Amino acid sequence: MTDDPFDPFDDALALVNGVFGPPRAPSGRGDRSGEDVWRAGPAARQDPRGTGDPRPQPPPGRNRPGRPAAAGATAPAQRDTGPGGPLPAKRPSPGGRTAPGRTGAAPAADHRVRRDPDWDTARDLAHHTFRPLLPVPRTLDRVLGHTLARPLTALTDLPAFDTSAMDGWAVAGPGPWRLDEGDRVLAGRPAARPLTDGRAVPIATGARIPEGATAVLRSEHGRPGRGHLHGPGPEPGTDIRPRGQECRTGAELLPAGSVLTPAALGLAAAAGYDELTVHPRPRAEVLILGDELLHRGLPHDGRIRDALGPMTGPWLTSLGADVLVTRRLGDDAEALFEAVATTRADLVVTTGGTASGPVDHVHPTLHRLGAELLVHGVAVRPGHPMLLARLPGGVPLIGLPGNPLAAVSGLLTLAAPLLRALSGRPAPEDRWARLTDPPRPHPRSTRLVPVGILEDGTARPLSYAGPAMLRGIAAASALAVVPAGAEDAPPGHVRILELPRA
Ligand SMILES: Nc1nc2c(c(=O)[nH]1)N[C@H]1C(S)=C(S)[C@@H](COP(=O)(O)OP(=O)(O)OC[C@H]3O[C@@H](n4cnc5c(N)ncnc54)[C@H](O)[C@@H]3O)O[C@H]1N2
Ligand code: MOO
Repeated sequence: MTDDPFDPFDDALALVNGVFGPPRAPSGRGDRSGEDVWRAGPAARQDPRGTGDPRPQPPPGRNRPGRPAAAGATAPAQRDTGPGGPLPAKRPSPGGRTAPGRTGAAPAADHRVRRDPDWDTARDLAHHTFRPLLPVPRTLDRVLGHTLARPLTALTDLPAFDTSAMDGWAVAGPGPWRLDEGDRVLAGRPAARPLTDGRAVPIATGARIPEGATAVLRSEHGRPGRGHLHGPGPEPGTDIRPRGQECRTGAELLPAGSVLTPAALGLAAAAGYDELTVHPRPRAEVLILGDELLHRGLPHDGRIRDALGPMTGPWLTSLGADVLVTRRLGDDAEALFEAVATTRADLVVTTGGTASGPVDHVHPTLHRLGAELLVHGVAVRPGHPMLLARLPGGVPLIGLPGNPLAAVSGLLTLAAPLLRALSGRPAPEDRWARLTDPPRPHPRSTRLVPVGILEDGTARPLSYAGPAMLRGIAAASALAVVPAGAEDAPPGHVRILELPRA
């Protein structure tokens, strides 16, 4: 990594759109849709209705979560909260087990913990081990940033009828035309009387073309007077948007897995939808660990400012999560245990405490909870001690290392693919760039290096990229993925991970 503070490339930073290859699936910022799915507290783990299903039953008035569905599947959808009252009170279970959630882990063929898998394997595990959150139907005003669980197919032809593209006159045949001034056709009105050859009628943009009309003459091209309209005869079809020009009923407009952007909401409305079936944005809880952390003012007496609290939530938001809360727990093992055991999030993210120091409580807490450790360290620098676990009940937990750039590495290595999985989105496509100045590869680990993207599309490694630093990444537009390898084979073209923007 270029830790050299005199690195001449440090300030030469430019971003060019499109340097990362073909455009990505659209991304959107999320709304806060609130608590939409009932989650049981651990105390509700019995089978009060005698259904034989050990999963908790919802209180009266709430619909019960179904089983997790495979990506794109059309499992029975959950309803949003009805008038069912507040969520069950949050309390730790005697056994410290987390409640089953609206997410679930796919039946893993291999339950062994992966110790230090290579970087691609770790990302793959994060994407493939967990299933999407259950699809829910939601009205259009509540789905921004959520993911389509089913393809968006047109419920109507678009346009639904032949439409005037301009203000002017609908004309039938060549001019001049007899003008029926009284019969003007406005948008949103029922069909006008049919036009016979040689006649014209005033028409507005968006209005239905009368039967018999052959073209629209724009208002600036026609001269009306004495009951007649004069002007150049437009080619047949001019300024008419024919029915079905954009799509026919049943055409697929967006595939399942698309993130609902503002434009997608508009398209869905135009295509006739009142509500959509979506994988909701996963709800995340962030737990910041470390007694040394200050939350205001200057560092003093060996204490430092918490850099991960302000960063992790927004980063998760930009990766597609709804962050319920960021909690600062110090190095209190009991507080960590209780927070994890009682979480109501779909994903728990901790920062710090992943290593084996005297107050590194993440691993012991997972052990005490009976969590399944899926990834224990990743062969990546920085970020090596990151971890991924499945809590009892199926909720995933990501442990980010405390060194700030190492935490960023964990966000992009584990949280990004995992959030895509929970949202029913495919793994991200690879993007590539050429490095101006290839950093030395690590012999056994992938290196993630903050880079600026120059105008010609090349990527330039930035300074101040040590594991404990944020200066480089804050100025970067991407992280370059430098594969492990021998020093005599410096990477030229490398994969690039785009960083979220504000
Ligand atoms: N004996 C070993 N020690 C360490 C190893 C190792 O392999 N063997 N790995 C090192 C690496 S690599 C990393 S990364 C860190 C990870 O440690 P933890 O996840 O346990 O994190 P902490 O010990 O709590 O903190 C590490 C470092 O980061 C600072 N920190 C923590 N949280 C924040 C925050 N919210 N904002 C700013 N800075 C934070 C903390 O003060 C420490 O300086 O372990 C190495 N050790
Ligand atoms: O891998 Mo640690 O994450 O370098 O500081």
